Amino acid sequence: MAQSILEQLDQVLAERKGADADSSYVASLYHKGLNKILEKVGEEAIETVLAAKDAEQSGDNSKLIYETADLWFHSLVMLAERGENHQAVLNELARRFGLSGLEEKASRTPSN
Ligand SMILES: N=c1c2ncn([C@@H]3O[C@H](COP(=O)(O)OP(=O)(O)OP(=O)(O)O)[C@@H](O)[C@H]3O)c2ncn1[C@@H]1O[C@H](COP(=O)(O)O)[C@@H](O)[C@H]1O
Repeated sequence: MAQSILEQLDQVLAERKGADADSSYVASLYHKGLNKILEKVGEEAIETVLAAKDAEQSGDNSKLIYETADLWFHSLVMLAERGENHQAVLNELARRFGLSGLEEKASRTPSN
């Protein structure tokens, strides 16, 4: 079966761990370290929020899709830096599937 784009990306992100920072954007992020990656995730999250507000005004979602792709991409780099991948997140979403957010919140102890 053909690999999904997320599977292909995870493979490339893992391969880039040994790559030269001058030859690859992902390798340059790994070389700068986790804090730089987190900075990019934060930046892309803000840009996504701003794009959603613009889309609400203009009715054009194209920038929102573009910025969300940047956010997902940098989140995947963050996961890869920590030795994780998209599958762990899909597993967590699958675990939650069908569990109402309101029920989950009510079931939490106060310390959670
Ligand atoms: N999907 C992406 C992807 N999305 C966004 N970006 C880069 O993420 C950066 C986004 O940063 P900004 O928008 O903030 O722009 P910037 O000002 O250039 O960034 P900074 O200098 O501030 O860090 C840009 O350089 C984009 O090119 C990506 N870079 C790589 N990929 C994928 O990762 C693979 C490996 O990339 P390399 O490691 O560069 O070969 C590629 O083949 C793609 O599949």
